[in-house]
Amino acid sequence: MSVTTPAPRLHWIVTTHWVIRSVGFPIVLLLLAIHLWGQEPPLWAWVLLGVQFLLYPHLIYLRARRAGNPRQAELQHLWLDSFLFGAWAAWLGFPFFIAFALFISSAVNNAIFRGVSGIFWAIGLFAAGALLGGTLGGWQFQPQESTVVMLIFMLGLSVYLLSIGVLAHRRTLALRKTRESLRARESELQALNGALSERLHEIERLQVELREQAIRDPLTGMFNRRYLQSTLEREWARCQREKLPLCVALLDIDHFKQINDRYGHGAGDQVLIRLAQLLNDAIRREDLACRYGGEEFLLLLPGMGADVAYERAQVLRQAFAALEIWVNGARLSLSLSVGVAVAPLHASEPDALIHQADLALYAAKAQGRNRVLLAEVGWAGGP
Ligand SMILES: Nc1nc2c(ncn2[C@@H]2O[C@H](COP(=O)(O)OP(=O)(O)OP(=O)(O)O)[C@@H](O)[C@H]2O)c(=O)[nH]1
Repeated sequence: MSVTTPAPRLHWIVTTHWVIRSVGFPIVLLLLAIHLWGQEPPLWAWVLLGVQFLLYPHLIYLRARRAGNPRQAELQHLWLDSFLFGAWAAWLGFPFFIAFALFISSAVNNAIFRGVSGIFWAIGLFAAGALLGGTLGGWQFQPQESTVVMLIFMLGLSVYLLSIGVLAHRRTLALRKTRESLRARESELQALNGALSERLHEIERLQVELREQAIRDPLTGMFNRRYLQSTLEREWARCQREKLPLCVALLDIDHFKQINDRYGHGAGDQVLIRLAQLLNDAIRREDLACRYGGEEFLLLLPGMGADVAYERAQVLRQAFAALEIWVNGARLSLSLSVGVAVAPLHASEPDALIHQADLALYAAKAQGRNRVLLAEVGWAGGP
């Protein structure tokens, strides 16, 4: 597959100069012909004049079109203009107005392109061209020209300079338009940027929300079992490092199924929510309360010894029993059982600690519920 490189964009100045030269040069030729009429110049001079003022504009236009850098090529053409105009001015014997018009038009073009340095280039090249023209054609000085030629040259020069003024004005308008549309695009981009960063914030917020949802129980808003797992490992390592006890209390609502069956699932949910509130209010900043299963909750209590944990669990049990939850005019009778285990007394690894608390909970249920039981050293799975 062949890859075609796009043709370089033709600079507007190339086309503009082509139009100006195509129109202006034949007029200059006509004026020179009037000027030379009667002086009987040699045939080769007419041929050269024809090439310069009729063919040359199109030849250099074609060259600029084909150039890798049309703008650069056009700059060289402006230099060539100055040089050739200098040569013609010298060959003609420096007729005052013609020479002046040839020089100033090429100097203006160079100035537009390159500023002050363009003017100096035009002077230098015009002088070099004049040197060549004078050397080849013989030095002569005939500044006089007919009034008609002078007037027509003045007119032509005025038209030329005025059209440059109009062109400059059009370019200014075009530039202003471009600037305005750029500004409009800029504010469009700014608005887009604003909308984009708003969306980004929204995505970030959703990400945070999703992360929260992944670690929270939707009903009670408590942390879930997944979150417990990572926290337990971390707290276990910390307590071991700092030689602190780590306590786990497993709480299970007694006969919760009956509440659901008797008063409906909504009532059961309400009980779960109230217990969650109770636990959240009771724990310290360093503790973790989470929903461990259906009606089962877990407290992770770093740095808390077995006795204190037992007392805390008793207080919670009583507080839960004292909760006033009314359904259809009847107050629910509530109680819960709690199993408590402490590391390193009851377990030598995180999972075993929960298992020991679970065994204690099971024993509390077996002994009639509504009580707190501490794990016993020597239970299966213990250290
Ligand atoms: N309302 C409600 N009920 C739930 C939820 N999750 C689990 N349960 C119910 O909790 C009940 C647990 O019943 P069981 O495991 O038999 O325990 P229990 O009735 O509390 O009996 P003991 O634990 O032995 O005292 C089941 O009926 C579950 O359907 C929940 O999110 N909302």
